[in-house]
Amino acid sequence: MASEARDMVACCPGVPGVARDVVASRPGVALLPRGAGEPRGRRRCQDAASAGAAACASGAEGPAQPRVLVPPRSAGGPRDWTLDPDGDWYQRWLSAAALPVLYNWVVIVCRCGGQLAGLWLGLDWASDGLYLLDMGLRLHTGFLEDGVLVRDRGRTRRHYLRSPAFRWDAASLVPLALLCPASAGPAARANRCLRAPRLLEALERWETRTARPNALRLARLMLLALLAIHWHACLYFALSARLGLGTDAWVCPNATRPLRRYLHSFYFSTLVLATVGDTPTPRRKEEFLFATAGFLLAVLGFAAVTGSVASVIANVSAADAAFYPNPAPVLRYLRARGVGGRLARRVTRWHRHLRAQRKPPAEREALRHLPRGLRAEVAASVHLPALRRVELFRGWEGGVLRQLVPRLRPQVFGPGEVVCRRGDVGREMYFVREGRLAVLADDGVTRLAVLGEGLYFGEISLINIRGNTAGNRRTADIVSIGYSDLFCLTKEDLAEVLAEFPHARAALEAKGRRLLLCTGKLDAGAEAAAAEAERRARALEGALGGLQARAARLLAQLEAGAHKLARRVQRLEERLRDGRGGPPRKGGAAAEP
Ligand SMILES: Nc1nc2c(ncn2[C@@H]2O[C@@H]3COP(=O)(O)O[C@H]3[C@H]2O)c(=O)[nH]1
Repeated sequence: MASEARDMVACCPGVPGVARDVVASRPGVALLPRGAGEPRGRRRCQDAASAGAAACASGAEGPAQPRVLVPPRSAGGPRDWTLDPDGDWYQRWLSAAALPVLYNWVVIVCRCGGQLAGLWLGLDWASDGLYLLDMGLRLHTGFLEDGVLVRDRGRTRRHYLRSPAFRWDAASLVPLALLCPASAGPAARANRCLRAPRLLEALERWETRTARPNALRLARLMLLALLAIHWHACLYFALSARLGLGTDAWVCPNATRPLRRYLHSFYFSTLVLATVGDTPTPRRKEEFLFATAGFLLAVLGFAAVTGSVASVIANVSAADAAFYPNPAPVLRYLRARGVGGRLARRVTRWHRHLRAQRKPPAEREALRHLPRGLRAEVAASVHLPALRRVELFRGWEGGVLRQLVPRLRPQVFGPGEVVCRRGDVGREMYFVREGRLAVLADDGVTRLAVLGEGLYFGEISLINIRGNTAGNRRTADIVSIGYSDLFCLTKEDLAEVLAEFPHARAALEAKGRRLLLCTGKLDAGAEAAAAEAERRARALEGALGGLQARAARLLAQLEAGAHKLARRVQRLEERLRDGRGGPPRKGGAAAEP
């Protein structure tokens, strides 16, 4: 495996980086780490020399040597270890890295009300440690280049160090309290909030990975709203402390317990930011300014929150609509046309059945964004078990059925709906996935048969059965007894499938002939005449083939004779010219055949 992979690298001399990463992604292939600041050319030469076969080392002539030789690392040496940014471990780490960011965003503003000590200092140190660890791991996080995951440690390190993210991360860890001893309170650690993009990245990734993105979106919205209220509460408390706790009705009361003070501030801020507005009237200038700013912010925030919640709700409905059609337009149309009552109820019931039984009719629509191969795989994994139960397909290979699945269209018929009407031109056939259907005799009442799961119908009018008096028209009415879940296959798709699988055609024909015979729709005379006509046509075809071959042979002989004659005439003309204008050519007559 390793030698195979190295051969691949040797074949890609023009793309060393890519080739190297391709090899790195193969199991069992170890790579020498490329020195971070080392020039590329020199490194390549070293690689080649260590392989002991490079032309640049030996100076030997011969076939062109590959420009990049990547020897396997000696057993027991250190291995490249990088995080895959799409992998589970990266996601786990990102979740852990988001916690100190959230901690800082919550706690920093609390320092407005005075310095925190004890346990808080320990938590500060822990959060700084996690910040550092996060930077260390980002040095070892792979990245995509031309669609290929780069795992080379030197390159991942350079990639991070040169990215703007590194500058922000480094800025967020600057010890402001040490550099500027005058900074106190929240200012001493304000730069820790610069890691916010990491928290947002974690939230976004959770959203793409969860099966309930809308619930997560709502949770994120709630988190941001709570954070905003918390900040407002802390600022309100800081202002109250500055103006004097409990000095008027607007400021925070001078409660003895800190929790009580915080709860009052939080309640006050919730009233302001939720635009409830039932707060005491401000008395002082600072109070007026703070309250006005709060109300203005609340108006903006409220609009943003309402908009986001509306979009989440719209998304939930849109996600449902992607699978299930909306009955409202049909019902409105029926009402506008003055048709309602029974028909409208049937339409409503049909839509309700689809949702209740989780049978999305717009399956193709939902899958249309996927590439063809993946779409076929998804459809196969959903429908293959049902398809295997169809008697016609029993014994067919999985691969063949997989090819068939994308051609099948699921359809659901309600009770009493006519699936095939006698006398109509047949355009598709059906396979019963679930439900029961009645085959009605010519009187439209008598049931000839009841079709259930795994059976098929509607094939007689599609395949040309000799002696079928109905031709390409339906031979019977087929009515759905309850709700029937069917697979539909068009005439063209059926023709393609039957061209590839003649034994399936034989099975369909045999069953169709039997049914036609039972129902008296097979004209024996016409069948014999058709067979005779077919035999004659085949004989004529054979004779025509023979005639064509003979004609081609004669044509070839004719062409050869004409060519010979033309050459002879040309020679005679040349001899005539030579006899007039100069001495006769030596041996000219003797050479004439
Ligand atoms: N089981 C059964 N099926 C029938 C009978 N008559 C017609 N059909 C099916 O009903 C279908 C009606 O449309 P087609 O004529 O295309 O094909 C027909 C057959 O598949 C019958 O007597 N028994």
